[in-house]
Amino acid sequence: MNQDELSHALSALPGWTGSPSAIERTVACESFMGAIGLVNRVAEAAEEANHHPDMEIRWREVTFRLSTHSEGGVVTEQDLALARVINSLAP
Ligand SMILES: C[C@H](O)[C@H](O)[C@H]1CNC2=NC(N)=NC(=O)C2=N1
Repeated sequence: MNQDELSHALSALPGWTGSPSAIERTVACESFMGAIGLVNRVAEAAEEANHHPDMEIRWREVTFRLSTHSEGGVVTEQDLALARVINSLAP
């Protein structure tokens, strides 16, 4: 996916930024346990999709980073699809 295609996709993904190599979003949750709950919901969805984000937890904030490793670390439709799911699960 080139930059133009990515920019178009990101315009429909509130909160997400990135480049053709990876996209990311940081979600601020109400509490640390709220962040853990979000991570668990995303983990379930990732298992379901067999596509897994990097997840970094910093107190109440969780940063999700998506890239398709099997394609050499580029953003694919699988990443965009999971980003949409994460947006549906985020508070
Ligand atoms: C064998 C297994 O299906 C693959 O390794 C899946 C697992 N989850 C994955 N997640 C991500 N982000 N990229 C992949 O290429 C990927 N591949």
